[in-house]
Amino acid sequence: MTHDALDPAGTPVVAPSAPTPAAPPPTPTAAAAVFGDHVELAEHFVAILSDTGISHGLIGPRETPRLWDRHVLNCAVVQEAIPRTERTQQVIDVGSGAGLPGLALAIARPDLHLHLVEPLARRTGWLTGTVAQLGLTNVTVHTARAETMWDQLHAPWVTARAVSRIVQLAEWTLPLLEAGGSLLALKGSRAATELDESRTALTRLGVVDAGVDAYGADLLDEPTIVLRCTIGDVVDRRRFRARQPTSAGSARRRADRPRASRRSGPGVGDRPRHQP
Ligand SMILES: C[S@@+](CC[C@H](N)C(=O)[O-])C[C@H]1O[C@@H](n2cnc3c(N)ncnc32)[C@H](O)[C@@H]1O
Repeated sequence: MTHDALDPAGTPVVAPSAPTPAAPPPTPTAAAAVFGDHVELAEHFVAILSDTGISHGLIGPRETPRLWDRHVLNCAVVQEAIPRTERTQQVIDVGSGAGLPGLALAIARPDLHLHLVEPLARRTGWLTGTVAQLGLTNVTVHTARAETMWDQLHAPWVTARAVSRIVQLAEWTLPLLEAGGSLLALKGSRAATELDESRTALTRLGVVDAGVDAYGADLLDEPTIVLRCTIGDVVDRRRFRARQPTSAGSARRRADRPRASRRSGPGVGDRPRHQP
């Protein structure tokens, strides 16, 4: 605690202090099975999460004992959804926050390249520092909202945890997918119900196959539930663009921009394969 000043009565005023980081939790046996040769790097990540992850407010202080099972392992087991190939595959993790699932996947799978897309600069500052501390060379951090990256970033896989409900998430992220690519949304036990309620809207957005899969059932007390949305060869990006300015937030952002920098209609660099 810090005493920054005295109040009018001369009593020291106690400044609100950041939550005190706790010691990292012990490494569970499942960590070796999930991270293989990279388990020490995963331990380093958990140590950073329990230290600056908490003091910077990216993780709640009460999460420390559950950093492995509820967060890092829960995210890393989703690697099973992404088959290994001879070439480096790009993965876009939207709304990475404290690097979940993005950094957990980057540590478990050096054969992938993770793009962490997170709009809050305070969070991407922390992510950039964490990537450097871990010495990861397969991660790029982008300070941006997903829907502003449609012309810049494309990948066969998009991941997201705790960012939004599936239809909104699909509206933000499906234009980031290459033809035939999949959005992997880490969800809780209501995933199947959410999918049932959203099927029609998802089909309208270009999803040709969707399902709910469980990962890590043999390793974790609770498997990770993933709602997967796979797109076809063609996604009509004009349909997504038509939706963009309708939200109050993006309309406000457009209004805030100088007139000369506003863009109307489809942007430069649209990728033809997403057009009909
Ligand atoms: C509840 S946090 C989840 C963070 C992390 N994925 C996790 O599971 O711990 C949601 C994150 O999504 C980010 N976010 C919200 N809307 C977004 C958008 N349109 N594009 C990218 N990120 C977004 C927020 O800034 C926030 O960091």
